[in-house]
Amino acid sequence: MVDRYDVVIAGAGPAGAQCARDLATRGYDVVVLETEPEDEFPRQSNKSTAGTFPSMMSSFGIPDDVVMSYTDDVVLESPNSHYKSYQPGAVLEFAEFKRFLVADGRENGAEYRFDSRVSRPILDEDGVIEGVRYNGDEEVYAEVVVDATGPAAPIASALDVVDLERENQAIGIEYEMEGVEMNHPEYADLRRAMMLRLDHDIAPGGYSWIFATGGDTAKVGICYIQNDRHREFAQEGQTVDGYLDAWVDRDPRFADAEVIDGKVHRGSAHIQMPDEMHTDRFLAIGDTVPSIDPLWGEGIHKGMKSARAAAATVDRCLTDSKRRLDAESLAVYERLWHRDVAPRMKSRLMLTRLLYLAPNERYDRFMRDLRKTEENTLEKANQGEKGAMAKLLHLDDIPLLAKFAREQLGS
Ligand SMILES: Cc1cc2nc3c(=O)[nH]c(=O)nc-3n(C[C@H](O)[C@H](O)[C@H](O)COP(=O)(O)OP(=O)(O)OC[C@H]3O[C@@H](n4cnc5c(N)ncnc54)[C@H](O)[C@@H]3O)c2cc1C
Repeated sequence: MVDRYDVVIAGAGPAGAQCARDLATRGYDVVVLETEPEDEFPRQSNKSTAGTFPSMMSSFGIPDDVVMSYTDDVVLESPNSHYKSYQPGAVLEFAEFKRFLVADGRENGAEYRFDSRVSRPILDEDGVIEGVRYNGDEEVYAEVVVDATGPAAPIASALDVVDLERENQAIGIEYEMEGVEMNHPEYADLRRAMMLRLDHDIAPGGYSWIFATGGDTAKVGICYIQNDRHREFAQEGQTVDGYLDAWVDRDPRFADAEVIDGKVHRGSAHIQMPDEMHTDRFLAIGDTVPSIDPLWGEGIHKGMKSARAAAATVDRCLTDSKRRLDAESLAVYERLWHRDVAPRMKSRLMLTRLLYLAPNERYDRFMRDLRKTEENTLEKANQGEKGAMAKLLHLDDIPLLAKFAREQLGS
């Protein structure tokens, strides 16, 4: 008997599991294939700091039980300064969050197969996808296939839908720590904050972070892209783990802190302009399409939104009497993506590249400027609003802009 569903989803991350929730709620037969075994899930994929905002929690009905701590502020740090902005948020226990999405999807009728590593598409005689192969020679067929495997992207790559470039891969590592001095006299009060630090001595060409998880505990991490920017500021031979250890060794906030046993998370994502994200009977969602916020790495909400856009697209196509699932009919997904998931992606990427190009001294001035502008200037700039971006630039940034322009022309 042929194993057949309306939709098969590869990957039970936030995007895949949310897509399954949405489709199952609408009554579709959906199966999710996840490479990791269920009893340890998530293991390697337990990678995220999982800082998020109330809009994500309420839009997707995420319960309080998966929240480690609620925060009031977002703090930006530079080598010698900082800027605090009131922006309530939540730091999730990522593993519990993932398990909640799976359990809730199942309650609504989604089927899960763990220990199922998807390897490649099954194509019909016209070269159109009609299913996937997993664990060697096992097969499952569906009307629509969704790749939600994050940066692995085996189906999207085989179909030439996405091209995730190595030079755009951001790598991150994080410790969960206890004994952290969250209100150190020389720094901002981080007891109810998510803090991101721009400092090339700590994270060359990237950023580092401390997210409060309650009391004296925090998630402490660092991330950067291994590109020219990183190499310009990097120390010979230093690894991402080495950079994190060096920061923990010298920042006084960690003087009495220790890594909580077994609580080390690592992962990667691509910071690049998305190209295509669908073809006949196929959609790519979450980090399989580079949708992560280029500036601060917020990928969960974007992944969940792309999942919802994909589910709405499939629903629309399958509700239509002709049930057309060709690339043209599924193109509505890309329109929804550019409108709702990551609008103005190009400007936002530009801001990110410009920011990581700036030297440490410019970061200190950036904090002073932010204090002088209206509260939401950074938020608007991060949404790609050119007016807000202009407010954060100065005449003496011209050499920086020229360097940026040369890099763009050269790339
Ligand atoms: C260090 C770090 C910190 C981060 N911090 C934040 C943060 O604070 N806030 C935020 O919003 N975002 C953060 N992100 C980003 C966020 O975690 C991602 O954007 C999000 O997890 C993407 O979800 P996804 O479902 O697209 O992919 P993933 O989370 O990558 O999930 C993919 C799933 O597919 C499975 N899989 C992979 N290959 C296969 C295969 N061949 N077959 C079957 N299954 C497969 C994996 O096991 C996994 O379960 C962070 C990322 C990293 C690496």
